[in-house]
Amino acid sequence: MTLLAIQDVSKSFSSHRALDRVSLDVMQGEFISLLGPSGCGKTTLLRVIGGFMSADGGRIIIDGQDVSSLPPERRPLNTVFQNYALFPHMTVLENVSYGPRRAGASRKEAEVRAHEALEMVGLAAMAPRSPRAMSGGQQQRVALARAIVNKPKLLLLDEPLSALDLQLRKRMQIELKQLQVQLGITFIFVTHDQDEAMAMSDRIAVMSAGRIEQIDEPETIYRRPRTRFVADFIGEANIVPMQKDGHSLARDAAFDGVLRPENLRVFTRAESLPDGWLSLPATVSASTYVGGTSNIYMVSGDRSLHARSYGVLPSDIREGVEIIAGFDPADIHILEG
Ligand SMILES: Nc1ncnc2c1ncn2[C@@H]1O[C@H](COP(=O)(O)OP(=O)(O)OP(=O)(O)O)[C@@H](O)[C@H]1O
Repeated sequence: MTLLAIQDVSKSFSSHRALDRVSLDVMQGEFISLLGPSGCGKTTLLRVIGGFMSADGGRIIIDGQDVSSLPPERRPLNTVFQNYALFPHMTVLENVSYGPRRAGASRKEAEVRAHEALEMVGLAAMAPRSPRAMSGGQQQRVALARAIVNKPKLLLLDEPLSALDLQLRKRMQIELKQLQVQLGITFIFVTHDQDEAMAMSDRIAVMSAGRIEQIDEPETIYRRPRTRFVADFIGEANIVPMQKDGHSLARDAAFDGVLRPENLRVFTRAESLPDGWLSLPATVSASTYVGGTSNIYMVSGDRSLHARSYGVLPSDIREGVEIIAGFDPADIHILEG
């Protein structure tokens, strides 16, 4: 069932088009990430969904109701911002029970619900504390508890983990995903971090210049990127000139084929390739060993290639050596544009 329908939404700031006719249907219980480089319109789209900013055109429908002209507090959603925005003079419990109180719950009822929400984020024991005496990760959990306490149908999250250090961030990614599954709340999660989007999302909407370039499951985004932009933005891509059938190399770059570094293998000139594989002569320009994986960077004509493999590099693969870069055409994906 569709919970959120974004229909043809546009937004300009003077002559700059921040959102260009964006449409997107989000299912009940889905975890969708809006992913893209700085300035592509992620936050603007989130603000329009949340009602913090009005669109120039288009509609936002939540649960069948057109909410386009409703203020944020009348939309069945909540938002978690990057900077937590907790009330510093209130205790953790007061911060979390504030929402239910405002929605009309009695003090007792609000506190019971706040306790439940704190329990879910693993902070029940910290209820009497001041948020000022908490770490960044704990404060972010309080912000989450505050956002889920009223059981919104939809939660909007604007880079909620970006202020945390890498280790904590990775842990919170797992916790947040588990919480989302447990609560069954639909999440729209803004990030510019592709690993984060890949690790957490049911589907990723890759944005560029105010448009959604592709919306798909993480694996499809990685294995079958639709455009060159998506191929380059998610992971690393070798672009190989292919015939349209995807089975043979083209002389002139007829079609761009994407080949991920883990699917490109390096052979010495004396070695033979497996049956059906395609090959490009190349010269090694650099190689690195980074704890468990090795990278080989090569030049083939005017093209750079990158192969990644597990383990250490054979000693005869070093800068200046002429090799054969080989791949199975089944691993190639032809781009649309
Ligand atoms: N209030 C505003 N006034 C003028 N221009 C704005 C305003 N808000 C956003 N923009 C512009 O609209 C474009 C999209 O901005 P937006 O904040 O949505 O990008 P973003 O993808 O969230 O980027 P970031 O990852 O840096 O937050 C940018 O070019 C930005 O400069």
